[in-house]
Amino acid sequence: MQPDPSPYDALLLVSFGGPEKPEDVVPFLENVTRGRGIPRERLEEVGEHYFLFGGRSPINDQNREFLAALREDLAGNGIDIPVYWGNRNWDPYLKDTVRQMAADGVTRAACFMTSAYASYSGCRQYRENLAAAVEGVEGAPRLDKLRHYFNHPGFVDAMVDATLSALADLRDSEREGAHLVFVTHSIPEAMDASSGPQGNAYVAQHRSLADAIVERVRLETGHRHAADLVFCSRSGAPHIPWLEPDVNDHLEVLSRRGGPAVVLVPIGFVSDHMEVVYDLDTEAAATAEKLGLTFVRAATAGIDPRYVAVVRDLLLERAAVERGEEVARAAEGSLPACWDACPAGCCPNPRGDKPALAGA
Ligand SMILES: CC1=C(CCC(=O)O)c2cc3nc(cc4[nH]c(cc5[nH]c(cc1n2)c(C)c5CCC(=O)O)c(CCC(=O)O)c4C)C(CCC(=O)O)=C3C
Ligand SMILES: [Fe+2]
Repeated sequence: MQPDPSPYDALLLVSFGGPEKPEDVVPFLENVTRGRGIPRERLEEVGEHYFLFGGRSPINDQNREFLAALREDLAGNGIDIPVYWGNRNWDPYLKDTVRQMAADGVTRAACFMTSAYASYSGCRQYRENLAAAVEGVEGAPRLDKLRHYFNHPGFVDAMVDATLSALADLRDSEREGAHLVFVTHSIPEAMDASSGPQGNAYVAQHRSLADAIVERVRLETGHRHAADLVFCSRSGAPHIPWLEPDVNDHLEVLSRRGGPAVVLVPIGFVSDHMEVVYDLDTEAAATAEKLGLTFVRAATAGIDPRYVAVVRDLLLERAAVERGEEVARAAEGSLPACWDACPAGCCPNPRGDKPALAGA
């Protein structure tokens, strides 16, 4: 039997977007930070990270590769629906994509976000972007958001194997004592406190994945590695508390405690974003070098076929739900599979309510 994506007649990949040439960098940063009170010095500093890489973020090319892999996965599994792509902050903008979908006659699309966790920045802000994208577009399709997938077995499998490969790159003498340092994007403490239906979902979801990876690595290697959850890419005004410890500070602490080898596992990033190539591979790697710590960075999920297949699984799962069928929802670790539609107060906008799609 062919898998049935109905009532969906399209899939929409929703992402952050990034600059592709030096002239794009400043307008891109203006798009990202409009009305957000990011200090000028921070913006100049982040602009420099982009210029260091030729003014080109890796994120759009990664999304192009992901799209190609996704189309192949769907076609190879007998699912014949178009896949679109739209971004929050750069071309192709969501609004243009939604116009194209309307012109193509799409009526209802499932949206997959390249953000695996709950938080205002990673969830509701994208839902607001969807609302703004359909606003005033005649014949715009109905858009549903697929659930968070930090604990989907396909994503977990990809991150477990990335961790095992990184451990395998260490010298035998360093491997058993290696620390697994799980890292994600810092957000304001208040944003974590209000994330998810009960609050603190951002950190809880990362901890659940980190614990699941530690356990799966133990089953594979017979060794339970020490592990921590740390943060990178802090922004905002200095007096506002953001999640800590910062990855660089944490490396200092590990070095003072005896300097184990470190495997940095970037669970907060689904591909090698600028935060990964600059904040981790450049800055944190330099910190480790200065401290004399052996440092290996595990791969991101990228286009791991098991991660790509998560999209298909979530599409078919949600399609069945919308048709009123019973479904089994795959999830691994201490937290259950996430909700489909976010409840009203979930991940609120710190600057006040705005229209958002795909809520309950
Ligand atoms: C939770 C989270 C994710 C993960 C979820 C998701 O993937 O969406 C994420 C992803 C990303 N963040 C990115 C880039 C930036 N984020 C910034 C600023 C901020 N991020 C925040 C949070 C997050 N960000 C927050 C609370 C701010 C403060 C301003 C605000 O409240 O909005 C700034 C401004 C400069 C600065 O302040 O650092 C930039 C340039 C890129 C593109 C990278 C590339 O080009 O490869 C990606 C994928
Ligand atoms: Fe960000």
